[in-house]
Amino acid sequence: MSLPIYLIGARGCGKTTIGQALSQALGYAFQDTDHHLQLATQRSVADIVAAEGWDSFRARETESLRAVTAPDTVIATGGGMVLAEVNRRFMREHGQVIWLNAPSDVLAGRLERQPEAAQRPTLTGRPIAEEMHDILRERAHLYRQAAHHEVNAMQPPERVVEQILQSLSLARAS
Ligand SMILES: Nc1ncnc2c1ncn2[C@@H]1O[C@H](COP(=O)(O)OP(=O)(O)O)[C@@H](O)[C@H]1O
Ligand SMILES: O=C(O)C1=C[C@@H](OP(=O)(O)O)[C@@H](O)[C@H](O)C1
Ligand SMILES: [Mg+2]
Repeated sequence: MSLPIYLIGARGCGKTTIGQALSQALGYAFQDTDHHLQLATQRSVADIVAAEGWDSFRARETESLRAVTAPDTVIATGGGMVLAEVNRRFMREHGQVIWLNAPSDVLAGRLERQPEAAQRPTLTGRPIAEEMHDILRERAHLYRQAAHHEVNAMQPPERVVEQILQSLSLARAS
């Protein structure tokens, strides 16, 4: 049995996409804290935030993090999971934490192409490019603090997976 692997990083860095591919490469289970929350509440992130506000969503995502944590599991977190110190400490203590890092213009480009509004209600009310710039500036030190490893998320998904495996020394001879 192996420790869970947590993927952290800003919206659009690929936590959900890469998490699925990584879990397949390792033969691990896959969990996504937002999907878990969505299933448990039968509501989207946007619905929860509209009805209860961001503070309530943040409390719920902390519960979701704990609920999905299990051995041999890749866990895609929501972009704001690192905001709470208790979540940063929990992830570092319970598993291996990987930061998928990419510049804000790359992230904004991906989100403009595929906004998924129900999953990503606006955080600031500002246009996406400005919002991503501000969010990364505010959160970069938290991602860095929480992570055991940082991986360049601008590469094609299969390269990102490879690099994660290398940084965890889990790469297999092929
Ligand atoms: N390495 C990558 N290269 C190009 N596009 C990517 C990459 N990773 C994710 N994407 C795209 O970016 C968007 C956001 O990906 P997603 O996995 O939902 O990110 P997150 O869960 O971090 O918000 C999706 O449209 C996805 O197809
Ligand atoms: O950055 C954030 O604060 C958020 C990111 C989203 O997850 P993704 O990073 O998977 O898009 C989702 O948890 C919610 O909209 C809040
Ligand atoms: Mg996601």
